[in-house]
Amino acid sequence: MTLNFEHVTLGQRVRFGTGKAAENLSAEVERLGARRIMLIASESDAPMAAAVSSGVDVVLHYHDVAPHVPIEKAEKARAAAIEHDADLLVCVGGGSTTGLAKAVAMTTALPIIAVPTTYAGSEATNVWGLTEASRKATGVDDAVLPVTVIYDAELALSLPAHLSVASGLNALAHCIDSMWAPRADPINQALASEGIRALAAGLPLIKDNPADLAGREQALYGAYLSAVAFASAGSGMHHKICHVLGGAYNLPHAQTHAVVLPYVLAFNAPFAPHAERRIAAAFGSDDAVTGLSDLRSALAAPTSLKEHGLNEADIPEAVELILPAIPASNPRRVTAENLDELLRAAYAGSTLPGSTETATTGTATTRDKETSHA
Ligand SMILES: NC(=O)c1ccc[n+]([C@@H]2O[C@H](COP(=O)([O-])OP(=O)(O)OC[C@H]3O[C@@H](n4cnc5c(N)ncnc54)[C@H](O)[C@@H]3O)[C@@H](O)[C@H]2O)c1
Ligand SMILES: O=C(O)CCC(=O)CC(=O)O
Repeated sequence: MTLNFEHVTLGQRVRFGTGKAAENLSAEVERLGARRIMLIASESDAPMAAAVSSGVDVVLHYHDVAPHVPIEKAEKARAAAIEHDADLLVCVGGGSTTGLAKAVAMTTALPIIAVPTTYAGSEATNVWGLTEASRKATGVDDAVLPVTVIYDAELALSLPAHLSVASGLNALAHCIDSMWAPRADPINQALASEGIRALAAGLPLIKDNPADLAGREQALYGAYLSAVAFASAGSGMHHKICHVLGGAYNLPHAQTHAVVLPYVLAFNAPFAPHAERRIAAAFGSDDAVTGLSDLRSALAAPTSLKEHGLNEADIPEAVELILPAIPASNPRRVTAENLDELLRAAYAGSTLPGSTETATTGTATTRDKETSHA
């Protein structure tokens, strides 16, 4: 294989230290010379945010966070930032909270320090998402990339095991989709491979014992790598599917990723042998689908979209919305028919047509005639 690619590395400071979030936040605020902080955290994460920000000056404690960043919430938060003359945004929470900070940064150009408490990875990307009239729009803007990320594995100790698993599989999806996303290259694939290894090591430890700090550290490290890979490689087929489902039908983000991932992997893997080998090697497995399947079994991962609120009657509309968004880089040609089959299988948690076994428990084969590209 010849090496011929263009790669952009985003500039961002990372401070990783277990039990050190408050100390690291104070140091960063001082380094940036900020005096008027807008602290964004959901109502339920507010006590954690208060502890993390105990050493800095906060002019506004802002709690009106909602999944998928509804535009009305974004506009309200933007107005509040201006009204309080904020000079720095600090967000403490999951991807929804980081997403709201990004929405504010988009129009105000305020810097963000992100303190993530899940494994969604939004803190390490220049990707924003906003939902308006039941449609989720995403885009890229360097203004929304947090200047600093403060990682502290202790902050995720309160994240219940089932949410940790779903969120960790959201991160794993960043890694796997990066293998065939529009700007996939050897650098982001290497980051994605190490992300898969770290997540596959950390998540079972968390599942067995949510207080396991070594597992939490591995998962957080993997989540960061996954997000850097995703920001660099762009959104592949998997992310396009999940964004439509999340925005149009208000499905929970991490759980949707967790359910859809094995179906997309089983769909693409036979057409992407190079990516398939890398994913398998990262799992330490004979093949990629089995590697993911074994991990999902160990994690008791969510298996169907119907259990997370999708109506079967919405599938034809979802196919129409997703199909135009599938990137040309996808290794397998996506048609209305095979996408409909994939969504119906993910809806029911059943075997993906074209696979010899269920996507969650076996190796994919296909009888289609497309050739492989990745
Ligand atoms: N822009 C990007 O690059 C990017 C990447 C990934 C995800 N996202 C976005 O992030 C959102 C999803 O993020 P998410 O999966 O983190 O969900 P979330 O932020 O909605 O959090 C899920 C729930 O977990 C709670 N929670 C968070 N941390 C906790 C903790 N440590 N202990 C206990 N409870 C905790 C939250 O309060 C919330 O109720 C979606 O809108 C998604 O589109 C964006
Ligand atoms: O910020 C967004 O809403 C878009 C990016 C995103 O959600 C990544 C993901 O699907 O995990």
